Amino acid sequence: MEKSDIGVIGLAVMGEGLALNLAGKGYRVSVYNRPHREKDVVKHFMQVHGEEGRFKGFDHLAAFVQSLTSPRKILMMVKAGSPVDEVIEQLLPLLQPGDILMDGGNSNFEDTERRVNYVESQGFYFIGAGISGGQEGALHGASIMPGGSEKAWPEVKEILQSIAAKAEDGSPCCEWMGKGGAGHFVKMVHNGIEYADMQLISEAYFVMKHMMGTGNAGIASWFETWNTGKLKSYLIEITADILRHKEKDGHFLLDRILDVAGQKGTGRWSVINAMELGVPLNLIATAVFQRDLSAEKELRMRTAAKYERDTPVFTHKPGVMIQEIHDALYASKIISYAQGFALMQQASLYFNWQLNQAAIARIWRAGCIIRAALLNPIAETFDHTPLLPNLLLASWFKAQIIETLPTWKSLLIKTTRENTAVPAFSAALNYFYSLTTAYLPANLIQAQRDYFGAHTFERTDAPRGEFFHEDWTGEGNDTHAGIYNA
Ligand SMILES: NC(=O)C1=CN([C@@H]2O[C@H](COP(=O)(O)OP(=O)(O)OC[C@H]3O[C@@H](n4cnc5c(N)ncnc54)[C@H](OP(=O)(O)O)[C@@H]3O)[C@@H](O)[C@H]2O)C=CC1
Ligand SMILES: O=C(CO)[C@H](O)[C@H](O)COP(=O)(O)O
Repeated sequence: MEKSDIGVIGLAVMGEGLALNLAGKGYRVSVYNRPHREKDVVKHFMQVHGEEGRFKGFDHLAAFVQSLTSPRKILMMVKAGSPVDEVIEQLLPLLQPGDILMDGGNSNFEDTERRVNYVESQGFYFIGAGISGGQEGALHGASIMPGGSEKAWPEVKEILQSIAAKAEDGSPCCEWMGKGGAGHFVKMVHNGIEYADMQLISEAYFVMKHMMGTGNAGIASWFETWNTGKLKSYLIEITADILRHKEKDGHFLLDRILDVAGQKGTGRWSVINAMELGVPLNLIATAVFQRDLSAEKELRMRTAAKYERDTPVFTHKPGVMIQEIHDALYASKIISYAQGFALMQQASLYFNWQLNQAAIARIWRAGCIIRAALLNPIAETFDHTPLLPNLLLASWFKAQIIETLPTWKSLLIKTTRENTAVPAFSAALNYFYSLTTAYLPANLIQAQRDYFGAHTFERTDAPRGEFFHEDWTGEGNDTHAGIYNA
């Protein structure tokens, strides 16, 4: 029997799309899904798609593994978390030395680090490949961020790059990220930026709706216009579509969707890891917290009733206000990317991954959810200065921020005056002001820490690294707490 080039496990949205994409590129593909009493997923896949490529369907794992050419290449597209470990355990006894397991789900990079070590210790290879692009990307070309067992990369490079999206210059949106959990860390940060982008776009929509009284179709037109300029991106494009979408009875679906945002963890992990690594990620954190806050629907209803505010008067005309919203969105988007790339820079140093920031920006230019025109100047910036600690240090980004600052500020003045919550626009502006402030009020924090806990401080008139303690009340002594930062 002719063997398959690759096997795909898990035939939900992503696995199905990727299997079809692989077959469309001419690969022979074996597919497997765990058997069910209630539905035969594999049989259904073969009935619907069996003729679309050279597929073999299995609901028996050993037969699936035996159907693959050596070294076996198996792409797991199962629910992130314990299912990945379960599938690995089921596969290990069936493998031969040198076989390659790939996890294309949204796994936590720490799990991937552990799985790489474990699977390698058993004589096999493990690749944790973050994949972005949703259903459409899986089917027509995704952005793929592989990392883990580097020795296996040459074996799978051609296959993964063939199913990746192609950027405008024709290059595949799939490059090797680094060892261990590097690929899944990069995907996690991608999703963190995705959360921020989505929150920022939602705030733009909210301001137009509540301060200008613009209807869905009108807002859609603005987004459509913006999608031809600096803000060009997939998320802006689909937002225009979403805003126009009507149900059969002629009502806009968006107006009937409950304002409670879900989340599957990657945004939260970005913030947790930023905190662990000491990287300020306040805009992305705000986007995560806003999803949490949205989920407190009952509480919001109760407090809204308690703190009633004036109804908006819709006095703002599009001219000035639209430019302000556009600029706030654009400048905040720059901050979002600045924070995401700063996090990856720090993680790369800490985990010794040697992440290539320019390559990351390039593979995010197509296929993924955060694909945007802005990724071109980001790639160019990191090509020029690979270890730049923050995008805001680059002249091109400085010019963008300086140009938009007056209108960005002006929007925040208006939203504050008119009781409209735009926490992400505001977090971005405060990050910008803080990062560009040479002297922050942290001197007072240090004084307070030393006052109540003898935690010591550095002085402006002494070299860095020398620590002092003051007897603030005249009743203390020279004893001080340990000098360390967690
Ligand atoms: N949906 C999206 O837009 C994106 C998803 N991802 C990630 O890709 C992965 C797959 O996502 P998606 O296609 O949405 O599907 P889901 O995350 O809903 O995962 C469903 C698949 O996992 C299988 N599965 C669940 N538990 C187990 C288990 N214990 N053992 C074996 N198989 C199991 C299911 O099998 P069964 O049918 O038997 O239940 C099904 O095939 C996830 O990690 C997801 O986070 C990444 C990018 C985008
Ligand atoms: O990875 C993705 C795209 O890149 C997924 O769509 C992601 O799972 C969406 O995240 P969440 O459900 O947390 O909003």
